[in-house]
Amino acid sequence: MAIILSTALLGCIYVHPLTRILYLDHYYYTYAPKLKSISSLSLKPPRNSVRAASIMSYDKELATAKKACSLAARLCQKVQRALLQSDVQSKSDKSPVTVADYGSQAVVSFILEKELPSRSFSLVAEEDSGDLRKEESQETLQRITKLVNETLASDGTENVSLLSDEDVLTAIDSGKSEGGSFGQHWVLDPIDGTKGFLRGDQYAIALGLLDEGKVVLGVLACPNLPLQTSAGHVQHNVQDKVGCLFFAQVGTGTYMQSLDGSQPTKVDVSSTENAEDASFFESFEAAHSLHDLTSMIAKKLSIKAPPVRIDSQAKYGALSRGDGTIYMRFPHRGYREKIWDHAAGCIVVTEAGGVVSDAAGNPLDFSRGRYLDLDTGIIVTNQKLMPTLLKAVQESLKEKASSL
Ligand SMILES: Nc1ncnc2c1ncn2[C@@H]1O[C@H](COP(=O)(O)OS(=O)(=O)O)[C@@H](OP(=O)(O)O)[C@H]1O
Ligand SMILES: [Mg+2]
Repeated sequence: MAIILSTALLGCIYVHPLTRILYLDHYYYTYAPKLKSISSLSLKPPRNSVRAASIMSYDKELATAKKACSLAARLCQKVQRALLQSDVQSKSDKSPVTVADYGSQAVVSFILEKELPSRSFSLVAEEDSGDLRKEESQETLQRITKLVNETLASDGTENVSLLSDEDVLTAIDSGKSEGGSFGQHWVLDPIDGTKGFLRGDQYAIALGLLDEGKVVLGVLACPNLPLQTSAGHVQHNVQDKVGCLFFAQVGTGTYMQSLDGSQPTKVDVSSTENAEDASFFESFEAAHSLHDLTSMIAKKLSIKAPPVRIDSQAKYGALSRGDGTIYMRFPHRGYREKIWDHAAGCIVVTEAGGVVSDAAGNPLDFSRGRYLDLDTGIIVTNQKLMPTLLKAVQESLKEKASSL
């Protein structure tokens, strides 16, 4: 018995996180019944592998994800600064976002693969190198490679030889995975909120990790989001400073620090229980979410505050620290949500005590591949307010359908 117990516990402590989930399930269901008589141990079996995942540690993966997103944010900031300083004519040019998008994906992909060696590295990401491999893109590719090398060198801890154009293309193409319900998959949006990026507004670098179809960690780098929160989570004087890094690991809460590396602070969603006292976030772009429908729902809930419209998953970050209470997103008919637009944001909010669901009240399912395939829209709020919000959403959707 002693051998069984010590072998099982050692297995829990030392093996790879994914193996640990399987091992824990195997351990609890195989050995725990035999240990019942040892009352002092009081080991309770997890109900399912999600519970098992909640006692896993993804510390190394999280530290690497934070580093990758911070460096990618540095690359994006550099490009955005140059864009904003350029003349009006070049501001209508979309190439800066192209360069930053590919550059960000190459940096994150390269760091994850280099620092977390695994036989089955899998990355589901927004970009692929198809267009960049064309003859007319050679100059753009060289700009991207230069930026990627400068960014990796700026970290100081990186002891890497310069990447070639081909290395950069290969790193970008690592993001072609289809994801799914088995094994681990990184999920990346290298620049979420491309329109916000071009306007000089909000955007995010969003990175999540799926393990057996569940999001187990998430990092959101929001280079233009003010550090000062309306809920007062940051005590020291941050006044006009911008640049937030949110991060969450399953079962351990959500934290925020400045992108330049301040001490992390634990954050929590708003505790507002009365809908009329709530404020709500929605997409900046009317083409991305039905503003007339959210206005109808807000009216039904007697929400007095006007909508707060910001781009990208920065909305999830802002909600996780209580800047607002509700986030609603209703894309136009036919739009298919991608997993990289929600994976990191979803865990950042849920670990801060919030709930994310589709318009039918179902949790988002990240296990089906690159798309979410959900019902109608996405709603987010705290646990107390969710039933009221869901009721108002469903009534409004019915009224809207019957008026067509
Ligand atoms: N037609 C349509 N409908 C709904 N959503 C769409 C649509 N087109 C794009 N997208 C996705 O929206 C992502 C931008 O996030 P948001 O919609 O939250 O922000 S905002 O509209 O920029 O304010 C945006 O992310 P990025 O492409 O990474 O910028 C898209 O994935
Ligand atoms: Mg996106």
